[in-house]
Amino acid sequence: MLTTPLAVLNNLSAFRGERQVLNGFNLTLHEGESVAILGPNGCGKSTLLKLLTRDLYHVDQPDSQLLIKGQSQINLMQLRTWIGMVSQDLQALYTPYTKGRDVVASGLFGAIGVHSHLNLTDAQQLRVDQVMADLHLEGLSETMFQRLSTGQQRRLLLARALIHQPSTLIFDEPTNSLDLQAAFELIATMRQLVQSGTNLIIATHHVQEIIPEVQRIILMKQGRIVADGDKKQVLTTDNLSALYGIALKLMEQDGFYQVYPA
Ligand SMILES: Nc1ncnc2c1ncn2[C@@H]1O[C@H](COP(=O)(O)OP(=O)(O)OP(=O)(O)O)[C@@H](O)[C@H]1O
Repeated sequence: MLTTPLAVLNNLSAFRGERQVLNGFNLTLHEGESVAILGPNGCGKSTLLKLLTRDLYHVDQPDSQLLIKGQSQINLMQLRTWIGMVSQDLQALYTPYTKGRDVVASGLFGAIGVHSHLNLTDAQQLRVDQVMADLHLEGLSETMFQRLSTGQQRRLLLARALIHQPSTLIFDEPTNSLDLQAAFELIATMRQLVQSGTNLIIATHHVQEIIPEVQRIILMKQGRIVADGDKKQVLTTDNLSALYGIALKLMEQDGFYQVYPA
């Protein structure tokens, strides 16, 4: 039985400031698959992800189309139950004085922080408690954002995204700026999420972040997809060397990848 794709992007153009990042961009993302999008700095990974979360809009042209779950007109609250986002951009928006619990609760409103006019219902309070407990974050409820490590902040952002139990979670450079312990904890959590039925879309330039559960790899360069397909076929020494314009050697062990200079 054919299911409606998670996202269909047809002939999309997108700008960041005055710069055209995507031009005639096409991509279909399916339900039930976990995907890694790799490409050098500035190739357009975050721009693509922001289109999916509606943080950014494509240029409205007669022959362009963006469908999420088959819909072109997308209710944002509905969208958050389909797609959650964890990114450094979002992390950077929080004020130093936001308490841990409010970071998580703010996801209920699609807000940055919880303001005095935003009252949580008992059910919402319970949901915040539950998602914080699931990620072992109860102890950070009252701690201000500025007092947390980058790893703790990132886990709060993950809890914020999980508040709506989205079927797909986007991670934009998930372990950037994390120390090894925080990075490996986050990778373990990402694996558990896939194993419990959440699909991941991971954008990165670090192959170490491609967890074994990822099946599909998309390689991007200068706003275009240069390779797309099954991990074994696409994630190769030759493809990565061409992507980054440097001779590399790719090694795989226990489903994880590492690169070395060739
Ligand atoms: N607000 C902005 N104004 C102008 N240009 C921007 C803006 N945001 C991003 N860009 C530029 O758009 C291009 C694509 O950026 P994008 O963040 O999508 O790339 P990326 O592949 O995610 O890069 P990175 O791996 O460095 O995060 C880059 O050249 C970037 O400098």
